[in-house]
Amino acid sequence: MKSFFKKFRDAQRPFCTMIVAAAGASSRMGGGNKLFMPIDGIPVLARTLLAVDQVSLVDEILIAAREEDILTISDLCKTFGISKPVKVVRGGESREESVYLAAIEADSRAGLIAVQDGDRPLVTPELIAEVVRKAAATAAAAPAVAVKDTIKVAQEGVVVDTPQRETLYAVQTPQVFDADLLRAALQSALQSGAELTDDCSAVERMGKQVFLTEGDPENLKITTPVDLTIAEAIIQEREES
Ligand SMILES: Nc1ccn([C@@H]2O[C@H](COP(=O)(O)OP(=O)(O)OP(=O)(O)O)[C@@H](O)[C@H]2O)c(=O)n1
Ligand SMILES: C[C@](O)(CO)[C@H](O)COP(=O)(O)O
Repeated sequence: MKSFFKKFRDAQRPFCTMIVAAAGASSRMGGGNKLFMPIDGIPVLARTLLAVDQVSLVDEILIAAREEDILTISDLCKTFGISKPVKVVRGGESREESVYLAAIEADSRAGLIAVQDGDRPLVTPELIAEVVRKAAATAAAAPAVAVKDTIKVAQEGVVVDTPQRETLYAVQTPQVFDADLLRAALQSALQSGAELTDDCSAVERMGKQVFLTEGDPENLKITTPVDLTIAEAIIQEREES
């Protein structure tokens, strides 16, 4: 197989497919699909898509959705004027499976596949572009922020370890990879039954290095109701500045 580095050196710029994972159950949010909940009048998923749409390094968008949301999401793309080619595909039972099912639908020209959580609506086009550039040079990259709290490992409510904080980062999305590497990594993870919480973990399992770029503390994931309140405050502050 051609090395990642050679493949990217040969191409002027790799074709980049952005997968937006949007097939979750919103169980921790409660009260319906969080991706359609408005923040300052604009649905969470629309905000994420509008940010992705502004990145010139991204060539197409594939949205992994629950079967029952496919039409609604297609309409949402039209309503908010998403200008890049978009396909909405059926997601899976797990995030890992949703991303894999979308990854195998990527355009055959895709040299890079980026994976963005649909529920990270405050991601900026600049942050996305930086991760895509880093992955084009390295084959695997993700944004991360150093953790501020001291993190404990615990079992049944009892602390068993305190990792050195200087080594700990909270990883965000988009996570961007060589397309063949990501598909092989996810296929292997799914076949082995490994339950992973991000795509980097699948690539790490393959013994590959993942390079971190500077994340953004504002690139938060909308998981529980309080996150909507925080996101609304950040957006209002962005609009005022
Ligand atoms: N089977 C799944 C599960 C999750 N996701 C997506 O992956 C992102 C991150 O997942 P998470 O924040 O956990 O969202 P949910 O799975 O919807 O939330 P919960 O775990 O509370 O049910 C979300 O945009 C979600 O829609 C997905 O595409 N397919
Ligand atoms: C991919 C991720 O956003 C990185 O922080 C996170 O792991 C997703 O976790 P979730 O449980 O699917 O929300």
